[in-house]
Amino acid sequence: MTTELNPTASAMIPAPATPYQRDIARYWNSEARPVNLRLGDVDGLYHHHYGVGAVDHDALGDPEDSEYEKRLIAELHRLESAQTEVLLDHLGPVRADDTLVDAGCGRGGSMVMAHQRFGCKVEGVTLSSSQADFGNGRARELRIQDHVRARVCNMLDTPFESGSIAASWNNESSMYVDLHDLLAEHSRFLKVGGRYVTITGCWNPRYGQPSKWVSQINAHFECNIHSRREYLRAMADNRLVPQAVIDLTPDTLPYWELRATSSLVTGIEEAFIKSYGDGSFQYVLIAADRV
Ligand SMILES: C[S@@+](CC[C@H](N)C(=O)[O-])C[C@H]1O[C@@H](n2cnc3c(N)ncnc32)[C@H](O)[C@@H]1O
Ligand SMILES: CC(C)=CCC/C(C)=C/COP(=O)(O)OP(=O)(O)O
Ligand SMILES: [Mg+2]
Repeated sequence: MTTELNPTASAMIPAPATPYQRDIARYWNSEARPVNLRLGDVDGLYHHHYGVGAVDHDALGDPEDSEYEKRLIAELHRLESAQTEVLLDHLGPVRADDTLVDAGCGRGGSMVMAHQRFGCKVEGVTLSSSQADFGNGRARELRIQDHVRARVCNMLDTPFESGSIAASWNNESSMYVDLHDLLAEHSRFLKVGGRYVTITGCWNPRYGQPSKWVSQINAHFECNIHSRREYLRAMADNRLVPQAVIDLTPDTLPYWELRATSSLVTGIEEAFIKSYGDGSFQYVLIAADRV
């Protein structure tokens, strides 16, 4: 018999801490873009992040073929799941009796993958009750609700005990919060020796200031993209020592170029392709140890 961690996870919804957080909760509560739902329908892993890796042109086959669009969707989804695999590769050794935290967990695709890889518990927080319900529904369908739970909770103020968490991450969710506040909270609940990983888009200090494309991405998603320097400073200020800083920009471009040819375009593809191309924006993974 399995014991669900909390069957009414989103039944008692805390008030958003700020009007901005209320906007973000509303945004994700009403989000239902086909580019996310149709990709998730491929195998039941629902992501709200982008993809990495080379496109498998053999798998795509002939664009004139009637099944081509279906294969294109499967290929975009494969690249998005590959992105999660890269994040999980950087969590370090995780034991089945560890608990991990997914900060800004979306519909929970990364949480399911983490549990399937490590056998551990995964606690997710999101501002959106629809996302938490969706993620908990998927966990129940997969009969892993005793290990995977999403809650409506501000990632800057979580219920996790200090020093209790083996590893935690932000997968494309750190552009909604102040980085010093965010990394102070991860630093608080991580064990000494624990691992923090983020995959994020950040503006490049070498460009000078956020480019017009970066401003367009901010406006599109109502977020506030940080610079690469801000991540490293906020880590240094919060006992998080970077072990790897990987520029994933060349690895994510094939995803964007393929997505731009699909029927599921949302209009933001050009901003990503242009900003990655002119060097004003970078897709990075940073893994840091809590010391
Ligand atoms: C782009 S989605 C990423 C979802 C997920 N990490 C993934 O890879 O599929 C951004 C997520 O950040 C969450 N978020 C933004 N601000 C938050 C906050 N202050 N506390 C908790 N979650 C937050 C949103 O609710 C949403 O789930
Ligand atoms: C790298 C950056 C700047 C990310 C911003 C956060 C974000 C909205 C990620 C993707 O979500 P999604 O999967 O819901 O977006 P889309 O609908 O475009 O696929
Ligand atoms: Mg998406």
